[in-house]
Amino acid sequence: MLYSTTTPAQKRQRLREILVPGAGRQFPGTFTPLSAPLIEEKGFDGLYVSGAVLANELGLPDIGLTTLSEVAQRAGQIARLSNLPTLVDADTGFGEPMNVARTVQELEGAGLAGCHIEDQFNPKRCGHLDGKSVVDAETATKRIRAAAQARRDENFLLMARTDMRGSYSLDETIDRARMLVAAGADAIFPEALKDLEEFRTVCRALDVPVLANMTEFGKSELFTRRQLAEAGVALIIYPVTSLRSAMGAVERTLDALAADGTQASQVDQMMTRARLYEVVDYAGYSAFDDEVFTFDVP
Ligand SMILES: C[C@](O)(C(=O)O)[C@H](CC(=O)O)C(=O)O
Ligand SMILES: [Mg+2]
Repeated sequence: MLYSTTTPAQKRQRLREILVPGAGRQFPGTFTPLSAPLIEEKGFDGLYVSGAVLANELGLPDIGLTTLSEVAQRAGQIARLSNLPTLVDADTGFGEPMNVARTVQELEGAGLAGCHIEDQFNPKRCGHLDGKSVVDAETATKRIRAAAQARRDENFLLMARTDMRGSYSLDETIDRARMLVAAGADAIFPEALKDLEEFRTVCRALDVPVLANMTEFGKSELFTRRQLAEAGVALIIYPVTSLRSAMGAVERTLDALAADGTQASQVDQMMTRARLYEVVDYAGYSAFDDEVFTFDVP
């Protein structure tokens, strides 16, 4: 009932324990708080809050338009609904190193288990698009150093994302990743690697956990959990998967409603009222106060 029974500190501890090279832990993108309990029930390892989804859900492109307050609030609403650890996309950290420091403290305060901060220029763009540019090594490492210094819970996971591979060689990408680790990053998100062999090389070259981004319609092929785990990947995100699935379903239903004058043909694809009530735990509330829910669900 209500929110999770696990504290943010316990979730951070858990994230530290499970983030082992080669573990291939799966963190589906949690596009709405309602999907958090569903992901937990399906047995996944953690939740991911995508910057692209947060922006797109507001009808905005993913180019750094969302604010720290919006991201911290939404990510916090998601994190508190689950006992699983939640990793959030903090884009470029929302400003200069001083802002990055505040970002980390706000996200800690919102109950997140960790965040990633990237080395793109602001305005940033999706890591799987062409034409990205990255800041120089000094600027990138300053962001991470500021984040590491600001952190109050040493278990809050500070992940550095590098977008170097978009325009540079794999070796240069690895060099950048090493600098970010030296600056205090606990884990590395190498964005838009070209193939499985590149994941293997990066995982071998670094002695911190590595994340793989399995976003659809991107530059990386959609590898299986097993393939990525064998390559040495610790954590896999599916950032926009549930939003894309949901919006695909919404569009199909709207088309049917417009064409047929009724949504009847789509009802068997919908989550039923009973299942929805299960996800929001009506039973738990009714056990807490049996005066409140006295009706039968059709
Ligand atoms: C991971 C990512 O940063 C996100 O915001 O979810 C995006 C995902 C996407 O646009 O598909 C990314 O830059 O890869
Ligand atoms: Mg993003």
